[in-house]
Amino acid sequence: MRSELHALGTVRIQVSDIDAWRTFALDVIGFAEGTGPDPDSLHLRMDERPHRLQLVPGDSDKVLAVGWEVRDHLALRRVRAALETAGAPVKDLDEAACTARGVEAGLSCTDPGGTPLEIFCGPALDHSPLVTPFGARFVTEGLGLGHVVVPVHDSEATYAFYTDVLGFLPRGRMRVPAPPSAGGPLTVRFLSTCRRHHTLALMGVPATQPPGLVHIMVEMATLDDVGRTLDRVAAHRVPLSSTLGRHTNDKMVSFYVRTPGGWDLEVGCDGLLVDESAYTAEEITADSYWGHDWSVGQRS
Ligand SMILES: Cc1ccc(O)c(O)c1CC[C@@H]1C(=O)CC[C@]2(C)C(=O)CC[C@@H]12
Ligand SMILES: [Fe+2]
Repeated sequence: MRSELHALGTVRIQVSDIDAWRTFALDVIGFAEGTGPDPDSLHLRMDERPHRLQLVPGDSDKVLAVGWEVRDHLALRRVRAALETAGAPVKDLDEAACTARGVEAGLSCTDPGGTPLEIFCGPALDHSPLVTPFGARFVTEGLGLGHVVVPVHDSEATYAFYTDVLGFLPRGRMRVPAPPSAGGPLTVRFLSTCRRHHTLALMGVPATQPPGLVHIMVEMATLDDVGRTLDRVAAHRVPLSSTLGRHTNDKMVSFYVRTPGGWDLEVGCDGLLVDESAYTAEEITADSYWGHDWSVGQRS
């Protein structure tokens, strides 16, 4: 079983410091430079897509679109109907917008927390060999680019939107008694669209925090890929938000690094492939088996 949405397809983000992003993404993390229709944007390639991440230069740092992929135009039509039944405003991507995104068809809408979404089908592929700067390989096949964590104020409404309307599968939760960043208790809900344990997490935050991005996770093929990336992060003195550790729910070994946009990039490997026929939603009571020291982020 999977939801109508298959995976996190693309993320488009406005960034205020595109030069810092170029160094961070290409020289430190080791994405391949990809292609796209906007010559001013930085496109990051991870697989047979022309790009998975598009960084658009602008005057502030904000998410422009979280892109979810459906199987085909028939699935897109069903998702569109579900959104309309729920009373969510939906806009079809016109031909120019589809061409710009390199997709066959798509729509845009906004989740109840204010995060802009695009749902699309039929991405055009780039069959040229993928050459990443340090030889790292990314795990995306059937699982999408990774996961995204967004802050939510009204977590019940947003959770209902993703589960009831878009058909995301709940993949458990965690209650954080006293997070390092926020003042009070918060709940993180994990959701997915495929065998990746979570492709989305909703993090309840105080209402003072504007919509934004907590982190994006990308998965590399091996622990050596992750370890070498961690070495480059240290060599470039890029601040870590959390040390290496293994999560209790998706079993991923990862670290978190501060991007030039102010949010974190989680780089991991060894993520669990959920067997949906045996899975039941659970509450984790610790974020990690070992590691993931978030106090490292407070120090720099
Ligand atoms: C707990 C967990 C499981 C799998 C993940 O991919 C993952 O990112 C997390 C951590 C989520 C969350 C976070 O990103 C911000 C800081 C948080 C709230 C913590 O302080 C512990 C859990 C952290
Ligand atoms: Fe994560």
